[in-house]
Amino acid sequence: MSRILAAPPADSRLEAVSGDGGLPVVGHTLEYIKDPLALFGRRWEKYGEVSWLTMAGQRWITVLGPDACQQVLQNKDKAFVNSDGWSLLIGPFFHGGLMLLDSEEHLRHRRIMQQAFTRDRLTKSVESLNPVVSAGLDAWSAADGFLVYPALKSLTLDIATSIFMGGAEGSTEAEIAEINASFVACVQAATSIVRYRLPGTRWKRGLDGRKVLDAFFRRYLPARRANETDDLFSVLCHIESDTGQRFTDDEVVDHMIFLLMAAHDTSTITLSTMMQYLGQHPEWQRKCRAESTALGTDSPTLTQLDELHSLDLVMKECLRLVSPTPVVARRAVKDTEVQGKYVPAGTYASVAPHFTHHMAQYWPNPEVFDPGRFDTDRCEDKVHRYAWEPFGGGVHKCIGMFFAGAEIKTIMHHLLLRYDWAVDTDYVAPLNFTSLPFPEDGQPVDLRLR
Ligand code: HEM
Repeated sequence: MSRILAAPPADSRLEAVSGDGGLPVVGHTLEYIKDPLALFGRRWEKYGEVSWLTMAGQRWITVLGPDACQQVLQNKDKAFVNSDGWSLLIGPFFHGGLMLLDSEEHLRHRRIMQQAFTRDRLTKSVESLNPVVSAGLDAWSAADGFLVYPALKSLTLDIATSIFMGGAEGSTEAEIAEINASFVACVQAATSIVRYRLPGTRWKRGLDGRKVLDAFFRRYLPARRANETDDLFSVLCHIESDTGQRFTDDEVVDHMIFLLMAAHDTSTITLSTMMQYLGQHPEWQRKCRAESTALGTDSPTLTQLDELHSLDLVMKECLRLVSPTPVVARRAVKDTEVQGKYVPAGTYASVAPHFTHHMAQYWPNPEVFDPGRFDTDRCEDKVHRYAWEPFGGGVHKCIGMFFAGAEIKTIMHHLLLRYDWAVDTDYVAPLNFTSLPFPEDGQPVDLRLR
């Protein structure tokens, strides 16, 4: 039954936000986990751009469509904050991460962290990436039905350990496996229905995971402080903003834990989506391979990666089809409005770029894989500034987007040179949205050495 979120002030000319809570206790959480697009599609039909529902034990407004997303992400009247929004979902596990900071504090941290993501640093990271990717792929055994998602996840974890951590010297394989499990536990705790430290719950596993990660990074901190090397951990220990500000030890640990999470599952799902669609569209696989072969190297530089035009189109299309971050969280800290609807202080907001990416108003045949839509003669992504927003927008726009592009393209370049692969044309990935999306079947591909 539809009800309003709150009555707008009498003199405001604003409309009320309509919506419905859903099931007792769980609200709409299970519908979201199963199929967020279907849930958002129903709400769009019934209520339009802004409506309210209950998820994770709270009332949220869902913000749909590029105009509404733009308004909240640009946040011109500073009514929305990240900290209170994201903290509800991931605060106990990722507190202190850049995405969970606001205002002056956020600006100060972002200015320092920006120094870790310059073009020069990225160029060096790409040089270090090539041997790690090559060694990681040596462990793959090409076969029909090869489960590419867990293999990619383990590869991106190897990359994180060496490029981000600068290696985990002295750690055993079992310890690294525990680190991986701790990340998964922290990320998955975000959509827990039970949000108390009860034995056997996802919430408790997340809290335990955070402790393991904390201890792990603190163990390596003195060595990274002592030596300036090219890995992100050491860089965070040594960088300074233009005005000479640096991160404290606690800040470095918080940022490392958040960065590894932010970089890991997002890149993995993008890669596995690309493997799927290139497997289903051999003409695009051939095009991408021809450009990779034309580079004439298995250790491309950052500048050479820029030449992989078709791969760039495929990556953009896959980020549209399966957005690694389907929603971003905010909370109103003062009474405000979104697209003429009254939003009282304290309301949580879930901004959904993933829904925009599937709107037929902006994307002709939105469910069809068609990388050419991003090419210069079509530019479908330019019809609205927020039509394509997998990296978000406003002051919190992803700081690692160019790193992500370089990592994804490096891995795909190596894959294209080593393998051919095929995926049934009627295969649909069974995506689970418990946390960030992942294919529940491990995403089988028929992988052959070339
Ligand atoms: C395909 C890969 C990626 C996607 C789709 C992605 C997506 C996003 C999105 C949507 C946001 C905005 C969140 C918000 O507004 O609340 C964000 C923020 C962020 N991302 Fe990424 N990300 C990716 C990869 C990376 C990588 C590789 C890194 C680091 C190496 C990274 C680090 C961050 C950080 C630190 C923030 C917070 C920025 C801020 O609040 O100022 N991300 N990302």
